[in-house]
Amino acid sequence: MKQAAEKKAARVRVFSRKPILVVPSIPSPDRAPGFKVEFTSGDRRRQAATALTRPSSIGHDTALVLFRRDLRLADHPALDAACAGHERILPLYLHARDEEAPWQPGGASSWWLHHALEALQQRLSAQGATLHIAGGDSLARLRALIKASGARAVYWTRRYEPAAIARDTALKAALRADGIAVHSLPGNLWCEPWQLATAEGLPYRVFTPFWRKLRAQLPAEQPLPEAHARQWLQLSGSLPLDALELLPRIPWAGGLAASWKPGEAGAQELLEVFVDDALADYANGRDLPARHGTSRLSPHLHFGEITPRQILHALQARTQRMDARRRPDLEPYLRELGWREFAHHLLYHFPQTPTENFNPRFDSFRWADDNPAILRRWQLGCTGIPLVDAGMRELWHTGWMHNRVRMIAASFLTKNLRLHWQHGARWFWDTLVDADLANNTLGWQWVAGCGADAAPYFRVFNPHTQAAKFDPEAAYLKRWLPELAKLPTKLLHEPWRDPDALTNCGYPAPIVDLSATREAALRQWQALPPR
Ligand SMILES: Cc1cc2nc3c(=O)[nH]c(=O)nc-3n(C[C@H](O)[C@H](O)[C@H](O)COP(=O)(O)OP(=O)(O)OC[C@H]3O[C@@H](n4cnc5c(N)ncnc54)[C@H](O)[C@@H]3O)c2cc1C
Repeated sequence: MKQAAEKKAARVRVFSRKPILVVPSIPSPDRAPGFKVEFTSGDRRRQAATALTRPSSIGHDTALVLFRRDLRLADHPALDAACAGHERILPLYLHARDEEAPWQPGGASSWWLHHALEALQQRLSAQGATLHIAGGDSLARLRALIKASGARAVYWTRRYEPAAIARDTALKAALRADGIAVHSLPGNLWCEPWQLATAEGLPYRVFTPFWRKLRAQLPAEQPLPEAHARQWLQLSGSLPLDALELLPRIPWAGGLAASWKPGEAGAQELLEVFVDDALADYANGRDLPARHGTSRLSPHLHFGEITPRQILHALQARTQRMDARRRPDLEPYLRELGWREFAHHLLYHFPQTPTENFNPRFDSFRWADDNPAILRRWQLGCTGIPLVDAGMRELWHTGWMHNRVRMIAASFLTKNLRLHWQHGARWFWDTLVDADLANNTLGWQWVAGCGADAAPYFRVFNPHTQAAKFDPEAAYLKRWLPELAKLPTKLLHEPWRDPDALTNCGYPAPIVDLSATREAALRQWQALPPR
């Protein structure tokens, strides 16, 4: 009888989502004071074993997993390796804004980060775990947490931004000197930036040969399933998420909240919608800003809520089940993900490029003098050029802008207004939910003509021709410029042709003459020293 009762009690504990083992006082040799340690079983299948863990062994097989731009539980090699190699895992987020300088997350990214951490916390609590949140100097916090938990190992997913590499290198050296095993793993790219090189062993500077090489070796392994720890460790002293003050004090983020669902589940939902609706016509649809013709996965990819390997396998699995004659061509979409890989390859090998021209020939280019009033009109979507303004207002409202419109708005700033591309890159950095140092740098330098494999400088987008071609019904313009919505469609592409109508609807006249500024920009470009 007694045995049966004990078995039943064990089963109840095993399947409970509540902490099954609470250890207020740990006999770990060097436990820091001020922390309380708790355990919850993560993987139901393995819980029977964990229930037998003796407190005296706590700490010796514990690992910390640091979440950064990998805010997911599935296809997470670092978390997976930690769970496979250790009995207990402390899932951890360290907030250290200063360590990201000079590219601390902007307003829109911070909004996203708050909700992504919230979503991650929800995913962890479904396994009975709690994300430990701490702030301040990363090394000091890690050392304190290592001491409190008795952990002997730290895991993280690699990052590729110069400030993150410098910080991680220092962390690794200091922790290893303390006798801690540090494991940094890949997980957010198809291919590590140093794994591809030209025949001469140099980094690529041109996309097409880079893509050809990468395309031939896309990951064949299946994405990893959701990771489960044998035990999740919980320490007291975690900050509440709100203490990170990621949300805006002035409530400007309503449009973002209406447009996005940060987190792993939101990413999977978008992927499904894309595969069902837009993938088949992606080659054409991706250029039409009025349509949802692209995946809109960029913020989810940036925060690591989905991996390019998960996307690749989801697309392949879905299309392989289809009749071969109806199977959509995956190439155009994979190629865009290839641009993301190329951007990371470039940022890793040329870390100065977020602030310096990739092509030094442009160092003597004569940009216009800084003009805050003109810049402000561009930022707020009041230039009098409808497609540019529609894009800038979409960005302001939703934290995202369609790729074609990004190119046109960037071309207008750098060529027609001839303002330095850094002004644009900084504004995008603050306002995009997908602000990403690699992709943003590549995008701005590409449009400005000074980047690797960039658009030739003389390619100046004409916003009116582009609007007539890619938004022929002016549906996109009407959506974001409601004051123009009543104008006939043809006039909407070039509203200054009817000055009276313009005045009546309260939309500004163009701040510059497009063809005169284009000519002026080309003259400056021709004055550059030869290559
Ligand atoms: C001036 C400028 C600035 C940009 N800044 C950013 C940025 O900060 N963050 C960002 O993620 N993208 C940036 N891009 C690239 C591109 O505009 C976005 O990645 C794309 O619009 C995101 O929408 P999507 O997810 O629907 O793309 P999809 O068409 O569905 O493409 C799938 C994924 O491929 C990647 N991708 C697509 N196009 C590009 C590209 N040109 N360069 C690099 N990766 C690409 C993105 O990760 C994207 O999510 C910028 C482009 C320009 C011209």
